[in-house]
Amino acid sequence: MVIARRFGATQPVSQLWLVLAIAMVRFYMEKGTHKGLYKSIQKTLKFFQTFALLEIVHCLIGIVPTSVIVAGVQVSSRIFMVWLITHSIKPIQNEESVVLFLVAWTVTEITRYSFYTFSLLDHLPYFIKWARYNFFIILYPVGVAGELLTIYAALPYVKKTGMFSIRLPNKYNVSFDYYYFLLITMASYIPLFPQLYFHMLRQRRKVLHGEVIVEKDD
Ligand SMILES: CCCCCCCCCCCCC/C=C/C(=O)SCCNC(=O)CCNC(=O)[C@H](O)C(C)(C)COP(=O)(O)OP(=O)(O)OC[C@H]1O[C@@H](n2cnc3c(N)ncnc32)[C@H](O)[C@@H]1OP(=O)(O)O
Repeated sequence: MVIARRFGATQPVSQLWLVLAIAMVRFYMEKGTHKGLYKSIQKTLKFFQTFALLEIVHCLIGIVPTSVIVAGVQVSSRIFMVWLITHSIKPIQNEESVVLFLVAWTVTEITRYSFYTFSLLDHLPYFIKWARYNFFIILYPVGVAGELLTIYAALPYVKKTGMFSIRLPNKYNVSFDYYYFLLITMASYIPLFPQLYFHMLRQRRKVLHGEVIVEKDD
């Protein structure tokens, strides 16, 4: 029953990300530039990445045994990048850094969901298993670099426009500065990213080398 539910949750997602990969390759082959790429794929990307919130739900209700914290940090940072950065700040949509994280996310998700699908079918090709637990070594830093450079590129615009900020005085006596929020978010990668990366290195040792690893409770 759980396997059937997991399969239902998994099967469409690998294909969705493949659609995005094909759209990106086609765009680049036709236009020969990354400029306009984000605009051309944004609807699809927003849909897929928002859909990924279900991953947290699946962890919460126990369909998959993934750590809620690991999945939560991973998915929320991407939702944040999609909606509160790239969607909201149009002048940065053509930055090269956007392509960096788009490529890293897309390759990762095609590999990850292929891994889940073939595992559930009980016919997992070794290459997919190998790719799931090796690609991240490069793709994680590439994705994080893309995300951080994109937020960095957004800072001047956010400071100039005061977007999403609440200034005093107001009737609720509350203030919020999105510019400083972004600086804090960038700083939060320093403690959080190594935890995700080392988690994946432990998973790699467990799955590829059969090491028994005792994880702390979430
Ligand atoms: C408000 C603002 C917030 C901002 C916060 C800022 C801080 C952010 C800090 C860092 C941000 C990082 C951003 C990175 C972005 C990128 O992605 S860059 C691109 C590279 N990325 C990767 O390579 C990601 C690699 N990481 C992971 O894959 C994840 O850590 C993980 C998926 C979340 C967890 O992996 P893991 O612990 O190995 O668990 P699972 O793969 O989920 O496996 C556990 C078991 O569950 C089965 N399973 C899981 N899901 C499914 C499914 N959908 N269908 C079927 N089966 C599934 C899986 O097979 C495993 O089963 P068993 O083998 O039986 O255990």
